[in-house]
Amino acid sequence: KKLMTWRNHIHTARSSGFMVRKSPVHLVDVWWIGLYPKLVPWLNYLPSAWTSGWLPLSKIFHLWHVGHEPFEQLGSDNIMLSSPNGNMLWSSDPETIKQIANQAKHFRKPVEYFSFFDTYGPNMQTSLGEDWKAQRKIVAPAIGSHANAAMWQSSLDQAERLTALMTADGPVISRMKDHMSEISLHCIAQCFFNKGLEYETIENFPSRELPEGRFGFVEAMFTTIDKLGIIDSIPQSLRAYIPLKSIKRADKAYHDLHSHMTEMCDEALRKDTTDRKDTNMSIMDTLIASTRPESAERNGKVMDRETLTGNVFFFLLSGHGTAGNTLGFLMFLLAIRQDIQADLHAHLDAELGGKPLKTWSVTGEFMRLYNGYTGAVLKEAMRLYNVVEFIPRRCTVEASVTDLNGNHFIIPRDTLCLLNFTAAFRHPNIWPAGPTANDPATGKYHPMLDFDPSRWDSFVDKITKPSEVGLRTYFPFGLGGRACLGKSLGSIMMVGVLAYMFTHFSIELVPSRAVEEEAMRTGADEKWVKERTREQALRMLLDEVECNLLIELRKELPVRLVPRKV
Ligand code: HEM
Repeated sequence: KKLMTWRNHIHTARSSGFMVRKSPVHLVDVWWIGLYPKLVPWLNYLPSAWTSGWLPLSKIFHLWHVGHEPFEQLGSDNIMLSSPNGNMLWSSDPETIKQIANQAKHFRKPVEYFSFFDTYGPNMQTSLGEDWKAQRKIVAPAIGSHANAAMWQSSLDQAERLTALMTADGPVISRMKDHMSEISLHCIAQCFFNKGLEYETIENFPSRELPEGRFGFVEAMFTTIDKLGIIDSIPQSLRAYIPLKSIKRADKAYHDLHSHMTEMCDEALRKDTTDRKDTNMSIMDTLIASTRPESAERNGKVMDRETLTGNVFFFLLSGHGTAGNTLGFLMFLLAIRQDIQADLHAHLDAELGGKPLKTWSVTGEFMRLYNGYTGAVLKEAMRLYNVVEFIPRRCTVEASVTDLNGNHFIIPRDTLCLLNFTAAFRHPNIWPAGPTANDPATGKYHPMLDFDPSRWDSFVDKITKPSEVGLRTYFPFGLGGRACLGKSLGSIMMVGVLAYMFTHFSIELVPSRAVEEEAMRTGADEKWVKERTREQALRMLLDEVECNLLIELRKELPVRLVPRKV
């Protein structure tokens, strides 16, 4: 029966006009997601003709590593994988991606795959139709342009605070990535709740024992995210009875995060926001206002308490995860690429040199930085290390699309469309690799060596002309009706942190103990130590990039923050 169904799927896939490859697995086959890391070494023994059509795109936690390669190898930017459990269209063609994301009527977000985000209540990420529209109508104005100034201020305040704490015991920072996730969480909390949090990663983090009292807010959030799989798959009523440390930890983090968020919401609820001017309201004040009966007149709906908590959780999670991971990559990219860091310093000095921090404004300094070299550094990092590998859409009725070359296709109903950002942003015809993009040691393309913010120079005067292919094919914040709501806030936050940190500090790689010991043993000089350290960092920015919903560099890569003469 399965084979018959598969045959039908193949037949349907072939009617689309896309290149079709048979795949024994479907991307959402749970057994496959769980087992493929163990199965792949065995599958690699099979003749490549049996696996090359489907395997590279079926390893969903390794898509960043292969980038555009699978499409190049198959000779098409759109590939239909036909499996016994349904058809999947993988697209790295920016035009196809855009048309799919923009036709909301024909392609819906398969929110059922994101049910783990519902853990604290329904939210925008997991809602559809009228429900989603009503939430977006309430939330979008709350994080509108009036929140930009608050986010700008938060990012500068937080960068000042964090760098002071980070360098208090000396210049070497061993967990830069964690610090970047935490600073992003603090910025969002300050901007949303008007509330300053305590920095926790500075202390002994993550703690090994379960605390007597509550987890701190940050540890509760990080642990909940880390254990979201356990929280989602084991019912709350059972978790308390399973005597496993990791489950107890997950359960405690879940409850503690809930109590932290409830406290913050309650605090905001207690405040009377009715007589305050809109401009003075925090994002949370506006959201809380939507839970009052009067909101029905304005928004057509009153948001219930569970949906409010669900959205608060999703905002905190999605906002700090994406921006934190991006900032983490940026710190390491700049530590390795001293040439680009020097250009960034020069740009920041020219824009901000001598201006007191409290005069930097979102409409002045932020805009100039974003449209200049600092923005180019950010955009280039988000092109090569785009934290969201792909977004899915389900085709609800047969729909037609035209690719970048003008070819027409029909997407059959029920096809799962997988819009591969990672491949589209490294499409060699649109984003040609620079002359030094290949790793001399392996001869292979290395995204870090291709990191070249100056490629954005050619777009600088065309920012308002979105017809440029380069700009039309770059959408790290998603596109269409469900595009990212935090695009401005996230960009402001990241530029603010970069601006503060790199006007005040330089960042350098720190040799590992192993390298230093080898140098001592062999009598190698400082130049050798530097080169060896750079090589190791280069390896890590390829081999150690992990995907856990978003891509990130989890392994420690120690760096040093050296104060600059401001
Ligand atoms: C580097 C930063 C960020 C990146 C790369 C990013 C990326 C994305 C992408 C690609 C989507 C679309 C998902 C889809 O279509 O299925 C999305 C949606 C969303 N993002 Fe972001 N995001 C970032 C920062 C933020 C921040 C800071 C916030 C909030 C403070 C945020 C809130 C949201 C929300 C609420 C949605 C869902 C919108 C909806 O479904 O209507 N994001 N983001």
